[in-house]
Amino acid sequence: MAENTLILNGTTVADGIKADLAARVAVLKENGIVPCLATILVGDDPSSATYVRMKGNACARLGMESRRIHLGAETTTEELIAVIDELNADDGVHGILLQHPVPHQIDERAAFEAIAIGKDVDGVTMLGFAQNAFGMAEYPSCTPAAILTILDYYNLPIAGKHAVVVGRSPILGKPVSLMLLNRNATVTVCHSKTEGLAELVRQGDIVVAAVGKPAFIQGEWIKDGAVVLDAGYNEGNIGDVDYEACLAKASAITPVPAGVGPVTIATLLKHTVDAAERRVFQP
Ligand SMILES: Nc1nc(=O)c2c([nH]1)NC[C@@H]1CN(c3ccc(C(=O)N[C@@H](CCC(=O)O)C(=O)O)cc3)C=[N+]21
Repeated sequence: MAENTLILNGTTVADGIKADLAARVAVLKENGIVPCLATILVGDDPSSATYVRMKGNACARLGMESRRIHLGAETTTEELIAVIDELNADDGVHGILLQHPVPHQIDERAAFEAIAIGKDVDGVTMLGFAQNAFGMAEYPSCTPAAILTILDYYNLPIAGKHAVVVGRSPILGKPVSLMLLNRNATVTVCHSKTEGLAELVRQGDIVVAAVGKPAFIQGEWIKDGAVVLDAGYNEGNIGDVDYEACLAKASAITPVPAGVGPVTIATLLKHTVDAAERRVFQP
C-alpha cells in the first residue's frame, strides 16, 4: 500500500458542514432566533479550556451565540447540576455541552444526566445513548458521529467490514461501536483489559483509535489497506495513532490535527442549529 494513502481531511469535511449551517443560521435569524450553545468548563485544565474556547469561537464565526460558563475546580455535583438546571430552563439556550473530564469530586454521570434531552446536543445522557444505540438519536455523540460523517464523505464502505474499535468510553468508543454496528459493520471492541490486542487490530478493515494514549496504535498492527480513524487528542496535538507508521500501511487515515477534531466541532454546531430549528419550526 503506502504510496497512495488517502489523507482524510477533517477540515474540508467540517468546512462543508459549516457552509450548510451558515445558511440555516441566517434563516433562523430572520425568524428572530440566534442558535445558542452553552459550554460548561469545570476547573482549570488548560487543554479542556482550549477545546471549549474552540467550540465558542466556532459558534461566533457562524454567527451563533455561545454562553461560556466557567466553574471553579472545587465545584460540587449539586452546584454543577444547579447550573445545568438553569440552562435547561433558559429558552435562549438550545444546546448544552459539559466538557469532559470534570474534577474527581464531581459525579460526572449525574451531571450529564441533568442535561435535558432536548438540549443534549453532545449526546452524553443515558437516554441519548440509548436512542443512538437503536439508531434513533436526534443528537448522537459528536465524535462518533464525526467518524461516520468522515467515512461517508469519502464514500468508504462500512457494511460488511470488520471494524475494530480500541476504547470503550461512554461518549466515544462505546457509541461509535454501536453506530458502526447499526451500519452493518462487524464490530470488535477492544480496551485496556483486552488480550492479544495487536492480533485483533490486525483484523480490522476499519480501525478506530479512541484510547487516550499518545501514538499507541502501532504500524505493525494495521492490516494493509485498512482505514484508520484517530479520535485521540493528547497533549501536544498527538493522536492515539503512530501516524507515520500507520500511514505506511493504511489505504486512508485521519491526521491529528485536522482529522476527527474539526468534524467533531462542526457536528456539535450542527446539532445546536438542529435544536434551534426544532424549537422554532416545530414548537
Ligand atoms: N462533553 C465532551 N464532548 C466532547 O466532544 C469532548 C469533551 N467533552 N472533552 C474533550 C474532547 C476533545 N474534543 C476535541 C474536539 C475538537 C478538537 C480539535 O478540533 N482539535 C484540533 C486541533 C486543536 C488545536 O489546534 O489545538 C484538530 O484536531 O485539528 C480536539 C478535541 C472534544 N471533546
